[in-house]
Amino acid sequence: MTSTLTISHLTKAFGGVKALSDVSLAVEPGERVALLGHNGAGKSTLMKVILGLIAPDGGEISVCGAAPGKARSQVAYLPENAAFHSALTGLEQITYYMRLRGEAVSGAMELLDRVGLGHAAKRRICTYSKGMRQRVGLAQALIGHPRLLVLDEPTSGLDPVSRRDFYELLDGLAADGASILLSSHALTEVEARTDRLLILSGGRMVAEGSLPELRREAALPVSMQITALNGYDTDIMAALPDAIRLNGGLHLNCTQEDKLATLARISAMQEKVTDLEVIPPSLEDIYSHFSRRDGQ
Ligand SMILES: Nc1ncnc2c1ncn2[C@@H]1O[C@H](COP(=O)(O)OP(=O)(O)OP(=O)(O)O)[C@@H](O)[C@H]1O
Repeated sequence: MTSTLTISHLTKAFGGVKALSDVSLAVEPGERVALLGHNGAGKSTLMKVILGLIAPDGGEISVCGAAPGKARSQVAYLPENAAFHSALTGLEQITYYMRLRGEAVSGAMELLDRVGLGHAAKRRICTYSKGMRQRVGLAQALIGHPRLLVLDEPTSGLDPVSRRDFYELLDGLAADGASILLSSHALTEVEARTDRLLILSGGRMVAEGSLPELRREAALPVSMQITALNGYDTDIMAALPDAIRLNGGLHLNCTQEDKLATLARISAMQEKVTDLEVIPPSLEDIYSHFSRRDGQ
């Protein structure tokens, strides 16, 4: 299978600021990839290089088998704050974009229906809510069946139902073979709705993989919350010297390697325990682990 997007050893600096350092990645057809990173990590710079809007200082990049900017008809972009002509209606705006892309404008209404804007197609964009304007942006991005969609924080400002609808639309596009690269700060959402996470920190790609893969690689401690049967908490603390009293129960952090042995010790005391909760590291913990590794 030929990758839709291949980047190797990409670098880009603005004056003394290294916005991208030695970044390599590939996105396959049908893959939904999330690009995560703190403010200033280099996400927008990476997107601009992919789109051919700025030239890299070094490294190789292939977008739909061509140099960035050469395959524009196959690449769609949704900027974080897409701006539209507020005097135009949704239908007029999309018709305009379709003309610019050389597409038959007869499909404009169908496109607006697809993003849930059919009912408001003939209203001026200045009367649209933020979520509706975001949908105009998405409709614009869908013109011409792109092979690669580059979406900069596409769901910021959307309500939960609009977010769900938005990701369902992306799922359909990916099922048809489109590749999706989207940046986001909404960790829980991208965990559930994308295939792979890429974490940029200080311009470097510090982690890449599915959440279970990143969880394994980070090897962060697991928390256990033990509720002792009345009066038995001192016995349990004697058997588990690392346990501390917290929130009316007993709390214990243990390494991934010690997890099973610790559970075995707790279950050996089951007549003294009323409840046990095992809490894996959260997505935020994993993200912070990788994105701060470079001293950020
Ligand atoms: N045109 C520019 N001139 C100078 N510095 C720039 C320019 N564009 C980006 N930078 C710097 O490059 C670094 C990466 O910026 P970038 O916008 O790519 O980050 P980001 O991850 O998209 O951040 P955010 O989440 O805030 O959008 C930052 O330090 C930024 O200040």
